[in-house]
Amino acid sequence: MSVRIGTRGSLLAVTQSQQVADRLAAVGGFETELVRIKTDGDVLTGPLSQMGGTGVFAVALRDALLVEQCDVAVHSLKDLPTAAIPGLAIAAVPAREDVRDVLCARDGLTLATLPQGAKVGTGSPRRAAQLLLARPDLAVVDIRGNVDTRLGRVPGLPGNAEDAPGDLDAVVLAASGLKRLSRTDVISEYLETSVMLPAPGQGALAVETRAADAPQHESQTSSPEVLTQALAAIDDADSRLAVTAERALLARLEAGCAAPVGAHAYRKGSFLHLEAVVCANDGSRHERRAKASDLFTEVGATLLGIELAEELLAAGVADFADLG
Ligand SMILES: NCc1[nH]cc(CCC(=O)O)c1CC(=O)O
Repeated sequence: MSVRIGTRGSLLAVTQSQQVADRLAAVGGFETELVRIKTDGDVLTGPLSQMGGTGVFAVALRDALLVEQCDVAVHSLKDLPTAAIPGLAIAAVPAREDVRDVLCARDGLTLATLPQGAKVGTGSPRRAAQLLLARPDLAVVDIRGNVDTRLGRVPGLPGNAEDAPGDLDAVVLAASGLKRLSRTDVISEYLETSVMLPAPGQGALAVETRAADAPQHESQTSSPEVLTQALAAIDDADSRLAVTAERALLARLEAGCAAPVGAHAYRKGSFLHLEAVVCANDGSRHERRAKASDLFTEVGATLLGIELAEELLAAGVADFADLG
C-alpha cells in the first residue's frame, strides 16, 4: 500500500509534509508519496488579506482529498479555516513546533534596538498591530511571498546575496517555519508571547483525511487499519487541545486567519491556559485576556476558547477591531 500525501508546493510546505510522511511511514510501515497541489494562495499575487481572506491555501488541498487525489493532506494549522467540512476530519495534530514569531533584522537588531521609524515587513495585521503596540514609531510595510522572498528584502541576512539591495530593516516570520527549514541563522530575536501572541494554530500542523479514515473512538472505520493507526500514533494530545482552544476562540469571535487576533494555549500541570489579544489594526487599541481551565478534554478546550472570546466581546473588541 502507498499513502498519497497532498501538499502545497512551496519549499516550506513540501518540507513539513515530507516530515509528516516520514513519521507516518515509520509508525505505519507503509510507503508514502507526496502529491503537489497548486492552491490559489500560491497563484494569485495580491495582498493576502484581500484575497478572499481565509482558506485560500486550504481549499485546493481539501478538494484533492474529497476527489481522492490524495489520502492525507498536510496543512499549516494557522491557515486552516475553523469551519468543519462534511466528510473531512483532522486526524492528527503532531507535536507542535515553537509557537513564537521572530524578528529577522539587519545587523542583529532587535525590537528594542531597531532605529526610530525603522521599516518592518509583514503581511499579517496581527503582527503589524502587535509590532505597533510595542513600537508605535515603526513603519510597517505590507509584504507577502514565500519565506525566501521575504528574507530577501532585508540586506545582509545569512543566505542573501552579499550585494542584494534590501529595502527593509527587518521582517517578522514564524519560528516554526524557519526551524523546519533549518534557517534559524536569520533570526535576530525570538519575540516572546508576552510581546507578540502568535496566530491561533501557529507552529502546529493539521493532518486531514476523509472522515472514514480518521481514528474514531467508537465506530468501525472503512479505511486500511494501518493508516488509521498510524494517524492516531502521530497525534499529540497536548498540541491538539491547545489548538482546539485557540481555534474555538477564533471561531467565536467570527474572525478569520488574517484578523488581528493572537492566541496561545498551553498545558501547565493539569490546567489548560489560554491567552488572547485582539487589536485595532493600527495598534491604537487592544484587549488582552487570559483564562485557565482544569477540564483537560476536547470539550473543556472548546469551552475555554468560547468563554475567553465572550469576555473579549463583552469588553467591546468588535467596536475597534476588524474581525471580518
Ligand atoms: N501564512 C503563511 C504561513 N503559514 C504557515 C507558516 C509557517 C508557520 C507555522 O507553521 O505556523 C507560514 C509562514 C510564516 O508565518 O512565517
